[in-house]
Amino acid sequence: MQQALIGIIGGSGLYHMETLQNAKEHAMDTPYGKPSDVLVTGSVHDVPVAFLARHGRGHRMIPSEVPYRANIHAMKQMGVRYLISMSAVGSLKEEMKPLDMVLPDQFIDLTKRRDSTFFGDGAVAHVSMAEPVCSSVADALARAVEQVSTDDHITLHRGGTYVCIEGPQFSTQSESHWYRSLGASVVGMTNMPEAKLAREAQIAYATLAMVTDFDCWHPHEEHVTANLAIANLMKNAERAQHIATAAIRIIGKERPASIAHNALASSLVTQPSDMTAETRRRLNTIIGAEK
Ligand SMILES: CSC[C@H]1O[C@H](OP(=O)(O)O)[C@H](O)[C@@H]1O
Ligand SMILES: Nc1ncnc2[nH]cnc12
Repeated sequence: MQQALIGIIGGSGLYHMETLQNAKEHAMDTPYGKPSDVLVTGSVHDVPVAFLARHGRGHRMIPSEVPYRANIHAMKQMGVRYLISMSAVGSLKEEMKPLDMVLPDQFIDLTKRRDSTFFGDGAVAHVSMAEPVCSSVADALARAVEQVSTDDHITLHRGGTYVCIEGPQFSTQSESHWYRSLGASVVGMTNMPEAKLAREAQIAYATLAMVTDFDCWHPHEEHVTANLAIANLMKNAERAQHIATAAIRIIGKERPASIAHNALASSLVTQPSDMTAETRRRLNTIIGAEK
């Protein structure tokens, strides 16, 4: 049974969803271990939603420790078809200022030690990541920002490239200048492999990125520290809740089609009949191999 249509992954500073009605906690397990924390299901504007704190409530996991596969698998088990990620990011562009919001449409993955696929062990798939973000979910977020912005002006930047680093250390100045030379817009530590795994699970994914700092490239601005990033994020936390709530209403009503929903149709190389029974069992939630 579908328990949630929309998933929300709350990043730094976003450990609860305040507008969730009839909230119920689920301690879940997956073939890839346990998610970062309980999934909290409930409804927002009568739309079934599942919320997960990416770093766990209390922020206990560094980005490399976040169990990305278990998190996406748990969302898939809940029936989630649309996933909104909320993330703190450093700005790599003069015009993207702290407290601004960005809807990235591309990623550069510089992570080094994370499990980034559900496949392997006798099952091969190569999903396309050419367009890693679902434009319909990003569009719903943009409209939600517009609605919330009527009382409280928010500067939103549509499109941009999010560079994902391994962390947990912030970047060196040379690295920060290098990301800028690549044309990237923002830097963070968590959206990869999350976006890749969401695509493999055929879940439409988009990120609302909240700028907290100028990383360390800017000649006149303070270099990022965790305290600076969290202080700026807390200023945006309430807005983020309102935006997520408005986006849920839009997506719940429109239920847009997404290229993500059919991502495996042209990507699965190994036929389920050529997989071992154990691999089929492990992948069942992702590919429906036992149907
Ligand atoms: C506390 S600032 C650094 C931290 O914040 C971002 O996480 P998230 O995307 O979950 O908001 C960044 O990637 C780092 O993990
Ligand atoms: N400058 C930065 N680098 C990486 N992750 C971040 N999250 C917030 N600011 C960041």
